[in-house]
Amino acid sequence: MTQPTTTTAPLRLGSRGSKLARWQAEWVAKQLSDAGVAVQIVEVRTAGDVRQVGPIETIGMVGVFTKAIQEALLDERIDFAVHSLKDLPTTPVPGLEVVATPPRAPLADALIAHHAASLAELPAGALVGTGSYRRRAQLLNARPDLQVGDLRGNVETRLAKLDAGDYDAILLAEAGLHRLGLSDRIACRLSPAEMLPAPGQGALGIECRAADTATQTVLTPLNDPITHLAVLAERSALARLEGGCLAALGAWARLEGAALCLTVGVFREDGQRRLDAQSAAECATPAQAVALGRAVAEDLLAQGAADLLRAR
Ligand SMILES: NCc1[nH]cc(CCC(=O)O)c1CC(=O)O
Repeated sequence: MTQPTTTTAPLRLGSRGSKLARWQAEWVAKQLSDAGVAVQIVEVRTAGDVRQVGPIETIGMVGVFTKAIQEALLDERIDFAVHSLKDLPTTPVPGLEVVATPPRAPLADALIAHHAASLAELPAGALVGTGSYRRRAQLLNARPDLQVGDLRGNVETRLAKLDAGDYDAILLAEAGLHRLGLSDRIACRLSPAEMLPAPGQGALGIECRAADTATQTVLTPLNDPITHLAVLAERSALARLEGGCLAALGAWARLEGAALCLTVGVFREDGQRRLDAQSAAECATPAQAVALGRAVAEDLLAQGAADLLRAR
């Protein structure tokens, strides 16, 4: 490894203060320091961290976890940021760019419950905690008898509320539980057929200023091309459906042979209606992955998806 000849200041990596955000920032910092790049982690507070009570829509906008970080980037208080891609709105921010998506973690949702090893084992009328419209709608679609209660806060807070007996079960992303060393809390992983994950779930997005080519050069080796194509397809479908991070919409892209296969589901929040579409195409370029996402979204719009996404 050749050392830089001049002493350069460490790159400032902006992170939220939650344990999961810090884990993700530290993981990226480690990849870079292993490559000889010095990184300093700077904590940035976001609206989503300050307001942890009440339904998420009362905070009033998409991007509650990411906006303050993007402002810090634009103000040059930090040089780059690591986002959970599923929390990052699809609307491009002028002056910023997602320059790398590292290899994706498992993207399933997981059931955490004390007395059930599957969704089917939950007793009739059981109370499941989640703040996500996507999870609520799919739960009620499969099990209209369940009750769904709002549940917010970081991963540890949500587990503590389950343990306190506030809910019979909760749903969390497997990726976050793995990262926090909490995989042993998982009662069962839900298959995509049971619960389509959020677009970008399990993936990280590394963002920096579009004009900062020096930092981009350092960050782009962290990109995993397959992850990149998959999340582009998922996020392109989300963008076309104008879902934002609050939409009752799931998306799952994966490589099947040489083809990228994308499944997208749109749900009415009460779970009473559900539309699905799927398509596969050989995607060698980002533009092809974006086109695949768009095509699946167009299929859903032709089936009437706009009515479901509006009927909240
Ligand atoms: N919205 C919160 C959030 N953002 C990212 C993750 C987990 C990691 C991931 O899905 O990439 C979580 C927690 C959860 O949904 O359980």
